Amino acid sequence: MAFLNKEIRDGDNQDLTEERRTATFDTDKMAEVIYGSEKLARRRREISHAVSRIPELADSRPLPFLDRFEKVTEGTRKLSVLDRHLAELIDVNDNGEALHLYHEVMGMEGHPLALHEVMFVPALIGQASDEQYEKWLGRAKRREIIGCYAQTELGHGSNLRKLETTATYTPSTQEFILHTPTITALKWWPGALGKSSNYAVVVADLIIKDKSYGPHPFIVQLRDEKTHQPLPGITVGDIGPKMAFNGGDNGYLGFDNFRIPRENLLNRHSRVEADGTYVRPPHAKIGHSAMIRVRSHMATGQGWLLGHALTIAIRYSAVRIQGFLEDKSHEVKVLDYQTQQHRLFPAIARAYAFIFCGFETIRLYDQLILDMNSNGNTSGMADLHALTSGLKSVVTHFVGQGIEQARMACGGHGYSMASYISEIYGVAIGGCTYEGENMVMLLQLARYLVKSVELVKSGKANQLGPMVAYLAVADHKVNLATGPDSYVKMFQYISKRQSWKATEKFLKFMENGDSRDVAWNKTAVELTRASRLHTRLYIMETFIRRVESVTDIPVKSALTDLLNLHLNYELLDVASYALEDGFMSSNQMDFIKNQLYSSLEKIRPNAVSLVDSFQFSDMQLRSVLGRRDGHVYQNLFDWAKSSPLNKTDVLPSVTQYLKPMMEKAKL
Ligand SMILES: CC/C=C\C/C=C\C/C=C\C/C=C\CCC(=O)SCCNC(=O)CCNC(=O)[C@H](O)C(C)(C)COP(=O)(O)OP(=O)(O)OC[C@H]1O[C@@H](n2cnc3c(N)ncnc32)[C@H](O)[C@@H]1OP(=O)(O)O
Ligand SMILES: Cc1cc2nc3c(=O)[nH]c(=O)nc-3n(C[C@H](O)[C@H](O)[C@H](O)COP(=O)(O)OP(=O)(O)OC[C@H]3O[C@@H](n4cnc5c(N)ncnc54)[C@H](O)[C@@H]3O)c2cc1C
Repeated sequence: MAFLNKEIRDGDNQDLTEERRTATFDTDKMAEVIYGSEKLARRRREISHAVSRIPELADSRPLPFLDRFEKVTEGTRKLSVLDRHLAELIDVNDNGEALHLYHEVMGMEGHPLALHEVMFVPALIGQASDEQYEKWLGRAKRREIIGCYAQTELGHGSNLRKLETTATYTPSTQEFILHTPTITALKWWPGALGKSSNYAVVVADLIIKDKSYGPHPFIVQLRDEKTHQPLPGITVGDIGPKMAFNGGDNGYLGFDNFRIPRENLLNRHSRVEADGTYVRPPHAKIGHSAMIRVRSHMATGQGWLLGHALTIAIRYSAVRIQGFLEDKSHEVKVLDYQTQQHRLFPAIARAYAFIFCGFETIRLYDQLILDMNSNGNTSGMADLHALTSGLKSVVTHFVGQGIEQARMACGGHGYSMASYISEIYGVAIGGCTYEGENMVMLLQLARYLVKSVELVKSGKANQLGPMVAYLAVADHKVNLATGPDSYVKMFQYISKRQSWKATEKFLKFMENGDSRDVAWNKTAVELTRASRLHTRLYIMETFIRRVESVTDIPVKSALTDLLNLHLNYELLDVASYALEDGFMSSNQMDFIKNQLYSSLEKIRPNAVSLVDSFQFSDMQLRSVLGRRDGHVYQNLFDWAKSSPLNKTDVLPSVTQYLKPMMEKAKL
């Protein structure tokens, strides 16, 4: 008989095997849905297998035992090995294959090319003119040069309008002079800036004839291409260890009146003529497109990170035996406890939801770039900016929460670096900060929501985009028993009510004499609540759309269970908004809870297979606790024995300090 869970192998832990046998769907088929195509799901498996046959691509030692210097060296070593094998391992023109290969081999702790691929090349694609493509893009794609994205400064990150680095145009030499006027103007944080990159896209305040034109992107050479020494006028270095990403060299950068030619302003959309005439872009924020790109990709990337932590926690929970249920002669798997299921299963649903939703925003971003580059059409920018601002904030926040719950669900062993969950957590929550601090970005979405409510109030509801059309829809009582659409309607009611209440509150402050900014600040918490609700509604709707589109019946049925869990969990979480004005009854509340508990039971037999379907290899997971074979205790013991501290029985520190203390005490 063909097994539905393709992870079953001889010699694996029996408890885990037992779980895999209960799968009601084919995990390869589920992987096709998760990764969007049969081809990519299959290629991922093939690539992982091919990588496992090249010993030099393996981590030379478990990463938690390496210090920072060793991590940076290890990442760079693997990159160079990968470079030799790239063409034999993947179709280099296929982004999905490349992304998987890098996740597999390089892991998540950072490496010299991380920002080159994620932001430097995309910034060139989005911002450089055809002539600049000719000069830089090919070199960047071939990796003759390595670049990063240098925008944030020591004193300013969120408020781009106050960046202090200046790029002053000098018509006599047709050059920009880049300058760092104060210590707070130092670029600070850019990934791969400190030691690896020899070029950067630098965002600086464009100044022409003493007038500031705001932040603009410039391509800047930082280091000599032969010696890799910083060029005269450039100060550059590493900012030190961080919560995570310690294989990466986030850096600082200062300019001392450093000159670059006029052609180095990325000028697809705006430019400076030889005489200093400024030609405006078609949209004021078009220079931010590299940021919108990363934000568009974040929901999927973060969903995978949550998937990593859950794979570890669910597998472990199926192996960990502790305590009793009915039969007092046998301890049970901790996965059988309702509290454990409630801790983990809604997070599985969210991981799936975020991945599906992310695929939609990636498509929207690709379409936007196509429109902008082919005919200068920027009409989709405002919508995508609002959507991705909310999405990156909501998703990173919930992913952080979900990973932390996964850690706690593993008890003491979750706290060990052997689980690797703390590393995943550190990486994931970086996303709450980078690409726009979460509160700041929620407030960006709130601007859009407030403007939309104002449109409805002024009788222009017909101008609302499809994503906010619900803000104008009349309220009707909802019968939740009729299926997903009724949950959407209830959520729409809640989200709409909050957007309206926050807007009314904001307008009231202004009517009472507050300036717009002060009124905004006095309403900010309510506004961020509106943004979160709107975003969660969008995630819910994309999840429903995706499940509806699945054709494989067993896969669709398992996904429907996950979706039902998601709908009930989400609604329960925000029910107080609808209970307070009686729109939701306490009977409906009880209905939601009962549905939720029965979803947990339905999902239980598929739990291991739902996470196996992510098809993360052991190499990619880098977790001793979450390995596919489930031999948790033997694996943990072997790992602990390999700790450098265990190389000798008596440590020099004991001989030097501890023993003399003990000897002295004896006297
Ligand atoms: C493929 C990758 C996948 C995953 C990643 C995996 C691993 C990653 C590993 C490492 C990290 C990677 C990258 C991190 C890199 C960085 O962090 S780069 C630095 C990022 N910095 C920020 O995000 C700064 C945040 N701040 C801002 O974006 C802006 O300052 C702001 C949007 C908060 C405000 O901008 P302002 O210019 O001041 O505008 P405003 O006055 O508030 O608003 C004026 C109107 O403009 C609209 N608007 C603003 N931005 C945009 C935009 N991008 N697009 C469209 N419209 C925009 C705004 O909505 C206002 O419109 P109104 O109609 O309301 O007036
Ligand atoms: C792992 C990592 C990688 C990064 N990589 C890069 C990179 O490659 N390139 C790059 O240029 N940068 C990078 N950054 C920097 C990052 O983009 C910024 O740190 C981020 O945009 C937040 O800005 P900030 O540090 O100025 O935070 P701040 O804005 O100083 O945030 C501090 C607090 O102030 C609040 N706050 C700020 N403004 C407002 C407001 N208007 N209203 C309400 N509250 C507000 C915030 O909500 C937050 O609570 C990276 C950062 C990290 C952590």
